Amino acid sequence: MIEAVDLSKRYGAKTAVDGISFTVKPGRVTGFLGPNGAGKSTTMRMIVGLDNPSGGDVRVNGKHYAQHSAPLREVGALLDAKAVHTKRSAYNHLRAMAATHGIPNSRVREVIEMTGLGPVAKKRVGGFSLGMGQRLGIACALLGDPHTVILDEPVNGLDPEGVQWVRHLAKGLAAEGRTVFLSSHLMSEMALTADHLIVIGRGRIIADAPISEILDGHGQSRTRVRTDNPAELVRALAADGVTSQQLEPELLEITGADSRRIAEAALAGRILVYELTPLQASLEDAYMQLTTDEVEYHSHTLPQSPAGTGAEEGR
Ligand SMILES: Nc1ncnc2c1ncn2[C@@H]1O[C@H](COP(=O)(O)OP(=O)(O)OP(=O)(O)O)[C@@H](O)[C@H]1O
Repeated sequence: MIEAVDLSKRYGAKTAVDGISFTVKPGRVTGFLGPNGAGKSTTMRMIVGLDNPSGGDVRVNGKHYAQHSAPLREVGALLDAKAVHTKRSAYNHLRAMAATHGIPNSRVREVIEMTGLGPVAKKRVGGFSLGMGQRLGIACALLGDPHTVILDEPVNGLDPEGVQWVRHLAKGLAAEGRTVFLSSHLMSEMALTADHLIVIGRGRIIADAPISEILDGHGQSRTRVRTDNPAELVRALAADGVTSQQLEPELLEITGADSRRIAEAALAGRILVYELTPLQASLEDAYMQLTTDEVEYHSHTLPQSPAGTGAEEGR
């Protein structure tokens, strides 16, 4: 269990985390989402004592991280996979960590197997790919068989098999009753992995709810409609908040009206409809809606350069 109360972090004039309170409960996967610079890594660093809060408090399993006599056995964290840049092999790195907590070599071998590091365990960590580094970071997090696991962007750099493995791992750990707290920018993956979400923007909590509630509350309902008269149906539905997109000559995607309302409009206008499929809002849609005002670093589409005027210039 992780409990944060009025937790803040300021770096000079910059408030990275602005008085947030939340609880990450055991037995479920809690996803931690937010735009770039929202304060996720800072929050995670404070949980494991790598940064001191400027205000408020955060405890893991009832104590501050530093108060645990064997922290690796309480909390396992993957925060910055790149932090492990060493001339040691993965095996020796894990053995050195294990030695600080009296963890036997059998557990080192176990986590190497679990994370698929077997074939490279004796190789120098400095030469690892991003994905192998992530796997080693996860192995370090699991070494002490901790009750609470914190993973910052664990699927970053992993191949599809690795992404699926992290998903099963996170769900498996939660099913064993552990507390699992993970961040990711991959919305589709988060939708498959997390049971509960905490969303932050500009250092403040914007949502803290079960994933199903976030999807229901923030994604607009969309419906796929096949009709032989799309123009007439769109006219019949014309109203505030209803928008439509024609995907094929007889296929529309309608946003802002549910199937019943569309069927009623079609019946009243004697318009033939031969498919009405409600589409679930994606987590990405819901997330974008939640965070539109909280994005600090906006992307901009580059202006189109006129054809043949040297789009390659300046490279
Ligand atoms: N050591 C530091 N010194 C100064 N500012 C910092 C420091 N660490 C983080 N910040 C700032 O605090 C804010 C929050 O950063 P943080 O890394 O926690 O965000 P994040 O949500 O993890 O972002 P991302 O998704 O990009 O990893 C950012 O504006 C960042 O620039």
